[in-house]
Amino acid sequence: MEFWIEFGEEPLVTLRARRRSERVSQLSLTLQDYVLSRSIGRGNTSDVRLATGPDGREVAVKLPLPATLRQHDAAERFGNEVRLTLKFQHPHVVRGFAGTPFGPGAFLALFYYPDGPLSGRLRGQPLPSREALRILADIASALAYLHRLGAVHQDVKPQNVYVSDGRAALGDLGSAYFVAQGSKTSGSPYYMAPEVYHGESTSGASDVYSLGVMAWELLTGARPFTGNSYAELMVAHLSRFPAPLASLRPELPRALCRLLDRTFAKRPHERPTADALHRALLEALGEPPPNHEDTLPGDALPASAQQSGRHTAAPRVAQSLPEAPGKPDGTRPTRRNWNPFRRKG
Ligand SMILES: Nc1ncnc2c1ncn2[C@@H]1O[C@H](COP(=O)(O)OP(=O)(O)OP(=O)(O)O)[C@@H](O)[C@H]1O
Repeated sequence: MEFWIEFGEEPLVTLRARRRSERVSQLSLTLQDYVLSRSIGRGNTSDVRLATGPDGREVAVKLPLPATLRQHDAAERFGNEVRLTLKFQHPHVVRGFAGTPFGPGAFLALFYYPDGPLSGRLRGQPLPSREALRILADIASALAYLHRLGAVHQDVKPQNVYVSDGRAALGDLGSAYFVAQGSKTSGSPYYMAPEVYHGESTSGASDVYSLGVMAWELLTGARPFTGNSYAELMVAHLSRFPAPLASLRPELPRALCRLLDRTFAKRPHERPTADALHRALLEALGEPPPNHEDTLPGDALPASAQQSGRHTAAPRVAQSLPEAPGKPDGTRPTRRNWNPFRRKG
């Protein structure tokens, strides 16, 4: 049996029952070239289905919830995730295969991670050092890439990190944006930098702060800032510092611990860059420094990674925009009279 769900003029989704007796939840849905099966996760804005792609490969297909399509901001966020996921090509950014950013046929086909997000593996215990450093190096590499292209992720946290064969990738680009275009400030309270709590604009340094929070969590088994309410969390992020990492993980290289401690600087320009962190993490793993030529610029996407449907073009970006100017140790230059507790407007 086969029937169509029609949206406006064009039939976009085919519903095909495998057997007449199957319940609706067991129906297989075909969306463009993807045959969808069971749900593998649900977020605030989307349902994620396991699917089989045109080449027979298993993929994760993200479908906006009906409420997402009805709310302008949520629909824009989904469209943004589709555009940017297909734009960015990096070994440690979750790979997108195809998608439609807007409308009732909106979807995003992603590389499938059978173990789900990293957050599901954290049980209040530290990860083994090497495993944690490997994950952190991969995510620092993804951030260094985004920052070189002039983009900010805005939601770095273990819920948005996926691991396969010991290698990690950063997902959920719904809040990511190009600095040249501007965007709403956003983040997740346990991982948000002080400037985000202040409602100021974010930068690569805000991602570095979130990466530092995640690093502390992976290496110690606990979050560095806790609270029973948003207000308590805000006070913690704005005024406290966690214990020096070297006191909790003395086997780690001192220089790396000091750099990770500095990700908690309240002033964004005092934090190391993602690139400096990536280099220090690779050194701690005994690996050579990064070679930035191993990543494709966003404009050189293979034909297979194309989106369809209405979308806003992201700004063209240089192949290798420089990192924000910094000192040789990876610290950004200081701005005089910068007051971390100033609120805008
Ligand atoms: N590529 C993937 N591979 C495997 N599972 C995935 C993948 N992407 C998402 N999931 C699963 O789907 C869940 C929901 O995904 P995600 O958090 O990205 O949805 P979302 O609606 O964009 O989230 P939110 O709007 O709350 O940030 C994840 O927690 C995870 O369990």
